[in-house]
Amino acid sequence: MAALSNAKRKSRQQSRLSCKKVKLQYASLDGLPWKSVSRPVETGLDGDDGILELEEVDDVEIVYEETDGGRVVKFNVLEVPDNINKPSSADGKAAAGEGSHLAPAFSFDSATLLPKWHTFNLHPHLLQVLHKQTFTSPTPIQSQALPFAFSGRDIVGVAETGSGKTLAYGLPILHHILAQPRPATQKRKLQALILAPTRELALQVSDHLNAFSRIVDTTVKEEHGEVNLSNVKSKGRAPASSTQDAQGLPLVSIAVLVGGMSAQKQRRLLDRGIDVLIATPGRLWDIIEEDELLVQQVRNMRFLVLDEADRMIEAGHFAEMDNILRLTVRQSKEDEIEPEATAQEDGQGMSREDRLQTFVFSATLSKDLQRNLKRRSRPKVGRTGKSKPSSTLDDLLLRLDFRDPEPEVIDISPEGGVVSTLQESKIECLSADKDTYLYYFLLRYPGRSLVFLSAIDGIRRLTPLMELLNLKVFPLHSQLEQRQRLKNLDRFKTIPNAILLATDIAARGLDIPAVDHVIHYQIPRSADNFIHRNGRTARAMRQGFSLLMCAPDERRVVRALLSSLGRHDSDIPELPMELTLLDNLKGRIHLARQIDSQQHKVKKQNHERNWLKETAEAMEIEIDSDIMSGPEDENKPSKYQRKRVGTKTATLKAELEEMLSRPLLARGVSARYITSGSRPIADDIVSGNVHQTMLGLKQTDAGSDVIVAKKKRLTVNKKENQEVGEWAGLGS
Ligand SMILES: Nc1ncnc2c1ncn2[C@@H]1O[C@H](COP(=O)(O)OP(=O)(O)OP(=O)(O)O)[C@@H](O)[C@H]1O
Repeated sequence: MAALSNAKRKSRQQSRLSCKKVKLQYASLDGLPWKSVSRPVETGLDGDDGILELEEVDDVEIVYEETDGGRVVKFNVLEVPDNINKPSSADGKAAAGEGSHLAPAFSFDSATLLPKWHTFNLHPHLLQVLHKQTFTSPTPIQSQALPFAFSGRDIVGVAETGSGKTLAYGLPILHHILAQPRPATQKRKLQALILAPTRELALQVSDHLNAFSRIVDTTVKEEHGEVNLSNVKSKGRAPASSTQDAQGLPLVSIAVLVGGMSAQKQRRLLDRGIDVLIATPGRLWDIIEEDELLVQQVRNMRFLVLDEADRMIEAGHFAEMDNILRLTVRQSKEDEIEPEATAQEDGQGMSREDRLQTFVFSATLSKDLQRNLKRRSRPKVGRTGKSKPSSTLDDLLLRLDFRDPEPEVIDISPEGGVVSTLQESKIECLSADKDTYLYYFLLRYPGRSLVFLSAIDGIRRLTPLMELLNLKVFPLHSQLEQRQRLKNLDRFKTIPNAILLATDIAARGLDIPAVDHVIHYQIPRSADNFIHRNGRTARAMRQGFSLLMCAPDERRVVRALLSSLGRHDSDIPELPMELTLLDNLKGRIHLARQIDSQQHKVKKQNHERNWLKETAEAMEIEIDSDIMSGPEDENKPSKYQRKRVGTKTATLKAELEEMLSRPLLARGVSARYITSGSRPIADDIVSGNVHQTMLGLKQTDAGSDVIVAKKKRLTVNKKENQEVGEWAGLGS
């Protein structure tokens, strides 16, 4: 969305117009030098107004010209003398891609402040951001990938979900860009293309890298007092002169191209010149088809990244991906790297510093595919770059034209795909009871929970139900508008104990801080999806919990899924439950369903009435008031019937409210006599360790409960075995 500057700015601008001369004239708004307006971080992608992005334009004069065809509007871009046009740092919201980022040198003493990053000789600016973000040491995938990336190698990286893969490829790219000496006036040239399978993931990668592209406040509080990072001796690898921008402009300009946002605006961003482009293949191909300049830039760029490479195929991007990858393939046979090509030079006589580097990252790439990706297994690409299209991941990835004779494969994914900080568990129940069990879990273990369903219908059914039960639920699926998707995601991120009901569009890559629980309400379609869904929790070495809800008819699929990961279904322990509470919860769910169905009826009736009214208005027909208010037709509800439905709904709602206000009592607990009964709760109340809604249960986390239950079971089994042994002994 575009907007002119605010009123205050306008009046200031007007007073300056007289000092300016016309530089260029445009007949449409599109050609104008629009600049992004940065939005406060706390509004996230959402913004109260639902606006995704804002742009403004300065120093433009609107003129009207009388022509034969009538009055036309034109826009004069004004040239402003230097001393007038300097924005104050307070409103220095210039666009990405605007030059002028030469500024004072700065440095960073990584040996002292970030010793674990020191060996990588990262650009001082990146070190500053790492320090600011308290990323004190690289994650294992970062430690392993960075040296290869810096020595110009192509990389296939496979590491568990949430292990920091974005920076494993992002830091080398940003370092390269920051280290280039660049005149302030030079338009930026595309250096890197990052392809991501979904819009959310693309936007997230952009957020992540953007945090590294802006100047940070260089005065950081240290344990031993304040340290001004600008004044410490440089230990970084790069020339420290080309990076600082006194006006807060991004040092690296990053643009995102995704569907659901204005293509026109995205084109304008590209025209301004960008360093890094993050895109979903569909939208990128739409734009690239009409933009020869972008084609050239993609052909000549320095880095290509496929993030969540395997998901691109699932997301139905095969054709577009194929087309885009063709642009990065060397065209002539002579250009093919022969195995004996030296390590320092490729077939085009390009040094490692200039040629395309390719990074393929995912949490799930089969071992076979990793092996095949090595140079020798790849088919030669012909002069036309065309070969018979296929539709498998292997085929697509095998078309990548790695310049490296043997790309480095780094696979540090855990056995069976289970992250060490993840505690898994399962509930076996009938499909019809899943709502009750889910409700139990959400009440028993409040936290940020991501519930995966396989179909949108299920989400549409569950959302109002959970809302009626006073839970903070938000849906996320492909049939929601992009703006709504981002809004819901943002609410999920910011509201404590929020619940996201999502399809697998949320399964990959999304880095939502502190997701406590992932719940597989329905079984994932593939083992990879299972790993990626689980990967939304237990990220960056935090603890996480996953719950698999398995109906009898799903057991076979679960077994097959786990066995493809080299696991057994008995590996996943059952969640211990206070079964006596379930009846009460069932009652609540039953009532909520009744209310929902009544509300649905009313909505449907209103919809029909409105439809009738609107159609009649459109046809300029008057409808008889009898038709609008009463029924001769028995299918149409009368005013009386509607009222009756309304009253019934209100009664049911009151009943539910009353039910929700009553505490849930675990077996043996008396709310009246807290010191008696088989489960006195007085001590827990005094110690403050009492569950808020389920009296008699302690406030614990799901992971600890599963571990305790597992230990108990082991002890019981041991005892039973002993008894059997003794019994056998007596018998013999
Ligand atoms: N060196 C580090 N130290 C601490 N936290 C880090 C470090 N590197 C990255 N992170 C944080 O870890 C989280 C996960 O990173 P990232 O999204 O890159 O993981 P990923 O491996 O791409 O996960 P997925 O496979 O699910 O996409 C992010 O919040 C990121 O900010």
